[in-house]
Amino acid sequence: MPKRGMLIVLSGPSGVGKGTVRKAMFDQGGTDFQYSISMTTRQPRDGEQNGQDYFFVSKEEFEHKIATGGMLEYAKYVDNYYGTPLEYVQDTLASGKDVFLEIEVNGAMQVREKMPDGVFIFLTPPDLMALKQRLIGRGTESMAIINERIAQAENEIKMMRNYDYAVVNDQINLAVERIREIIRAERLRVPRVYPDYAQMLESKQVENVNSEN
Ligand SMILES: Nc1nc2c(ncn2[C@@H]2O[C@H](COP(=O)(O)OP(=O)(O)O)[C@@H](O)[C@H]2O)c(=O)[nH]1
Ligand SMILES: Nc1ncnc2c1ncn2[C@@H]1O[C@H](COP(=O)(O)OP(=O)(O)O)[C@@H](O)[C@H]1O
Repeated sequence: MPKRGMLIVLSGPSGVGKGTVRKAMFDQGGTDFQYSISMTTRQPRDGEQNGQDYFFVSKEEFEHKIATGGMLEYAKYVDNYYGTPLEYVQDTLASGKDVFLEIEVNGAMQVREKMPDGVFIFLTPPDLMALKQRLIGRGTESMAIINERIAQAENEIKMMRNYDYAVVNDQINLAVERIREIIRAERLRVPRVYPDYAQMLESKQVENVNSEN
């Protein structure tokens, strides 16, 4: 039986650049992991193709899929459903290949519940930590606007705690490279599912642990 693939989840606040970074990474190539195409009820935009950018379906089809347990996760975002079909993820992981999801934060937390051994990457806007100090120190914005920004930043920072890694999206290519580094490192990790590493050493199974898929 092949070693089970790894699930990689890229998420982060709305507008941080998840879609842009994911597209850049797959366009560049060298991505030896499979992108899970999401299902959505939103209308295709110009140039988008069914089965390539998304599976575009009706609200009824989407709700049927939820009701029959066909979704790993789903969320409503600006009046439309977005979700990850379960079967593709399951089959691909079982075949030993790694799977990459790019989803919004509510969906990512559902995946964390169901597949806690996934690798959860949070994409952040640059200078998130400095935002609060800067806004207060500068004192040019109205208090209402400062409060709004701080509340938003605080919520974003709180969300970050639920992830394994934070990647700053300052420049698209740098963000892509950081994500690649995380994936490379995670592939060398001692698997958490093996209870007795010492015994594996004795029985010479360790060399299989980091073997390629
Ligand atoms: N939960 C969840 N979110 C998704 C999925 N696919 C895409 N999204 C997110 O849905 C949001 C809207 O995506 P989209 O309509 O393509 O617009 P854009 O990325 O804002 O240009 C983005 O934050 C995506 O990351 C999915 O399968 N599940
Ligand atoms: N590193 C970056 N530098 C500048 N602009 C960016 C960067 N990453 C993304 N963007 C821009 O930010 C906007 C939101 O990106 P998008 O990928 O749609 O975000 P998300 O999928 O997280 O909602 C887009 O206009 C995109 O071109």
